[in-house]
Amino acid sequence: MALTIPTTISSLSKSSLSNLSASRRQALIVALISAILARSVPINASSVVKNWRDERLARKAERKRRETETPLNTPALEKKLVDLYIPHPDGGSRTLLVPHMGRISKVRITPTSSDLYASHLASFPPLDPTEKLGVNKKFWKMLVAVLKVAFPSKTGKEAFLLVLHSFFLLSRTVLSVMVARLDGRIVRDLVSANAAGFLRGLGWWFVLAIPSTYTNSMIRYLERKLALALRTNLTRYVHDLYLNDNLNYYKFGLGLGASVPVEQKKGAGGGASEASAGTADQFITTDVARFCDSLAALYGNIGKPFLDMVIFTSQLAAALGPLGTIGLFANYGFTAWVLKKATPAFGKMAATEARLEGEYRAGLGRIGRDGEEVAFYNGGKREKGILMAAYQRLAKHVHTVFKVRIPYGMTEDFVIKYLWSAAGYCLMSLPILFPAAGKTLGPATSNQGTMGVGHEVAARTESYVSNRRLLLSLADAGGRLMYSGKDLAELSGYTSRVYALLSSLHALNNNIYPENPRPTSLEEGQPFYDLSKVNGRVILGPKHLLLRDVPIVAPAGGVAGAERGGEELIHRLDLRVEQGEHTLITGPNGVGKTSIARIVAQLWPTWSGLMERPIHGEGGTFFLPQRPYLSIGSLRDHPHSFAEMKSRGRTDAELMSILEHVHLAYLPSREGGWETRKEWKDVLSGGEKQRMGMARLFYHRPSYAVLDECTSAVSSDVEGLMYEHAKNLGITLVTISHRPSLLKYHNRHLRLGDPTTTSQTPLNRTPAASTTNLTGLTNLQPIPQTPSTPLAAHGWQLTTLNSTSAEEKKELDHEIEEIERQLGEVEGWEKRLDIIGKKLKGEKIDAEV
Ligand SMILES: Nc1ncnc2c1ncn2[C@@H]1O[C@H](COP(=O)(O)OP(=O)(O)OP(=O)(O)O)[C@@H](O)[C@H]1O
Repeated sequence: MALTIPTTISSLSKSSLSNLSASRRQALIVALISAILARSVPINASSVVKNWRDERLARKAERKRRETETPLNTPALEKKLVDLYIPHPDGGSRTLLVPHMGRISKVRITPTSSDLYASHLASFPPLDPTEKLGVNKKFWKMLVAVLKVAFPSKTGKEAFLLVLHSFFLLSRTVLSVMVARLDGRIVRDLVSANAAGFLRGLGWWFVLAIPSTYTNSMIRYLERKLALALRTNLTRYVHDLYLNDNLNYYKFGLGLGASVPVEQKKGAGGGASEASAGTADQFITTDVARFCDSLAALYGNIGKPFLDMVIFTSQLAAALGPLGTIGLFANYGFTAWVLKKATPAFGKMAATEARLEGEYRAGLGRIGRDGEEVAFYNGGKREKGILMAAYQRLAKHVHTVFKVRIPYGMTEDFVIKYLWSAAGYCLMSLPILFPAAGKTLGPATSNQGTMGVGHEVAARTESYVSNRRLLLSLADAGGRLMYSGKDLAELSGYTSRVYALLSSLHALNNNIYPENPRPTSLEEGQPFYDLSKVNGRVILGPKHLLLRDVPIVAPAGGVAGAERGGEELIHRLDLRVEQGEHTLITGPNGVGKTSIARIVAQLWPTWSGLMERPIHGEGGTFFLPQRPYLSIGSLRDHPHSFAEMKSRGRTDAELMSILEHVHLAYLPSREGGWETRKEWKDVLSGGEKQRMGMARLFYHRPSYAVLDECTSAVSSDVEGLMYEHAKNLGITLVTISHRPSLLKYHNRHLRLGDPTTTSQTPLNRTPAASTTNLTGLTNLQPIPQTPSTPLAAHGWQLTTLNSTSAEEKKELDHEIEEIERQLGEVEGWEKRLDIIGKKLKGEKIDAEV
């Protein structure tokens, strides 16, 4: 029969379809739908494929962009990062802009309050360097103290993470029990040839696998997240305490921090420690991180197996009967006893390893810091020797730890893997082999009389497999619990390190130092300066600078130094500087010039007497040290961060005018603009770095500036202009220098010298002594002076220079410079004279002459 194909679906439905048989009608509809689908699929599929391909290409391009552009060099980010942070109106907190995965994430930082530090002080008494390390009472005390910092609140993020972590630990234990039971059922169904039961069991097996794997991953994730949260808390706390206005970072660097307990071995070197050597980086980076990792892992390593043991034991107790349960506990007790006996002092070893790593790291840091100097002196070989020695000490220690671990590991494995398994077999066999001894063998044997032999075997197999799995899990849990003894010991080592850092910083922050007895070697009448007895008064805020009866003493750093006491450089200094009294401090090397600046800046204590000065910073006192300091950041960041600059209404035009005053106007264009970020200490020359320092001074316009040899690398013409400009800005100069040419910018002269001998500084030389040194010429001129004290008796002498002679001094100075220039040419003229003489005599003249 011929089949007429209808032209439309409606006509088909109305006419033809009704005439067709049901099977034909069905075939036709299927063919029609297939045709429609066949027509539509290619269209959709091609657009889907195209979209997919486009997305893939876009993703690839984005990935490539991220790979080539580090977060710091994308133009958009660079623009945004001009603001390193946004200050908040409260004055304390700020929002840091942190580049992260190609974006800027904002992190609000609120400074730790001083009240919190005060409330924690009692929890951090200084650590006795002879303290025995290990899991002892002291360890728990230290841990509680450190945890107060790591867990600042019971309802905070860390507590939430801990609860969540505990939930997953519990879930994993419950799932383990379920898996053990299921395991038994599957084997039972297999033994009794129950295919349906077996397949059902297998299905459940996969169902359980999903939450089990998820739980395991979550446990690992939460453990790491918890460790990071603890580390963040500790790090912020330490940063705020380390880098605060009390200059704890400087004092720690001087070696004034409390010491860490070290192994007391014969010939170990008197217990000098890293804290006393002033290296905080190992403590703050590695030790804090290890402590947090170890603590978070320990919670999982102890919490989970402990939970496992409780649950598995209770599960097994029902199956093994009372005798088996007693046996189980006897086994735990015996294992714990054996492992306690076999555990070496892991805590002490961990602390020693951290200390040795710190020493090695400090050596590497020094080379990085002083690389140029080391290279000029060709000191690489020597530094390598020092570094290798430090590394070898570390490697030898680590090797010793490895060796110690061999017998311990063997004991641990033997006890936990083999002894426990053997004990497990014995316990399981009890109710089976001696039914009279064991009251019950669980559901498998309870209805033994009513089931056939096959069923009995199947039930026993189920019981055996479940119990064996539980026992294996129990052995694993027990093993981890016992291993965690070693982890706990190691944690005690890290805890002692973190505690030492915190207690040390707390002590420095509160100026608490251990009291040292007066050394017997000190002569009668010679003052003994101990950091525990600092009696000087310091008043910050007055409009003048004053040192009254203040001894200039260099503090003795470190444990060994403290016993010697500080060194007195100047017995008692009296100096008052009012606004406009520009004072130049001179004296031989090592006499204590910079030490005066350190005491005024409060880097060193005012041991006795009175020190008064305006506050530090803008409008107050500004210090420019010998070595210029250039922070990491953009060129603009140097006087102030961009955020601070904006908030003070300062402009780039102002910065440029300041740079012109220090003859650095070329810098922004040379370095690629104000936003360029570089390691400025490597990029700028010595003189440029010092001029940058002066630029900062002009930017901040303090009322007093203590300048310590801060222009020694600047040419004297530019130096002069800068000093003049500083004075024009109304800054009173207290300058420490060896350059007599600077005298003309000052109206007072503080001369330092050895009180026992009449020292000959360039400025007090007699004319005869200075015939070959023109710098001494300054004193050849009769400058009117009013000396305050005889230099030889006091070690210092303050002279007021007659202000009316200032102009005259300048003239003389120009003359000196001119004569110095002419004298510099003398050698050349002498050579020329020699040549002319030889020529006249008809002698042969050397080519090079
Ligand atoms: N950090 C320190 N710890 C202990 N003693 C120090 C410390 N710094 C310096 N001293 C001691 O103080 C003495 C004076 O040092 P200071 O830096 O004040 O000398 P100076 O007069 O500025 O010398 P120079 O002209 O060489 O710069 C030094 O000889 C040194 O013995």
